[in-house]
Amino acid sequence: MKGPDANDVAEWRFSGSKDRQTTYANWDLAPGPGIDGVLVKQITNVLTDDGTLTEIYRQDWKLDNLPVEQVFQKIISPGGISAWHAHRKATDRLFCGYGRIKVVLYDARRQSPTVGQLSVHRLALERPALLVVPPGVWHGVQAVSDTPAIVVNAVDIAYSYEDPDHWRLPSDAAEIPFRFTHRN
Ligand SMILES: Cc1cn([C@H]2C[C@H](O)[C@@H](COP(=O)(O)OP(=O)(O)O[C@H]3O[C@H](C)C(=O)[C@H](O)[C@H]3O)O2)c(=O)[nH]c1=O
Repeated sequence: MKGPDANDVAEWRFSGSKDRQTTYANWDLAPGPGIDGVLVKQITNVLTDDGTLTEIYRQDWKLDNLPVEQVFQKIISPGGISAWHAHRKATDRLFCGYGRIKVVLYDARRQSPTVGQLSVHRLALERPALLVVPPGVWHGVQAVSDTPAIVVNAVDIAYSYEDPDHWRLPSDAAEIPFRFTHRN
């Protein structure tokens, strides 16, 4: 008969949480619990003699059937937190052109099959990707690089100066079960 196995988690005084699969063998990201309507398009850059070329958005990727009415960039200082934001009508398409960002999403849409779901995405210069965030999904962005991070947003509805489609909550809002870690 076998005695107690010290490597058996049942024998541990506490076991913590076990990692889920996060990548496949080809390093594609294994999607975690997703939010309905949120899409991630991994992009491969093209090496050139003088650097790299990276596409950001193409309609023929068929991520959505929406137009691109405006493209703007936001520069976030190292450790800076831009949270929380939501739009009633506009879809954000977020891309990190420089540095590294953590994007946290929270589904607060009452009718959504994933209401209450939280998801965390990492976008970076080293690993280009486009993140599509539908209206009604709260999003917060933190620059987690030691450099400023450039966030490019290709939106389907251009920003209205007179009547911004922009709702906000403070970054420590009780309504959203996520706390960004502040860096000094
Ligand atoms: C979007 C936009 C804004 N503005 C003005 C309005 C404000 O006076 C200032 C900053 O804009 P906003 O307050 O919208 O910036 P953030 O709060 O950093 O939010 C932006 O960056 C985060 C990460 C998001 O996810 C938002 O969708 C995006 O709007 O620029 C303009 O003049 N034109 C524009 O197109």
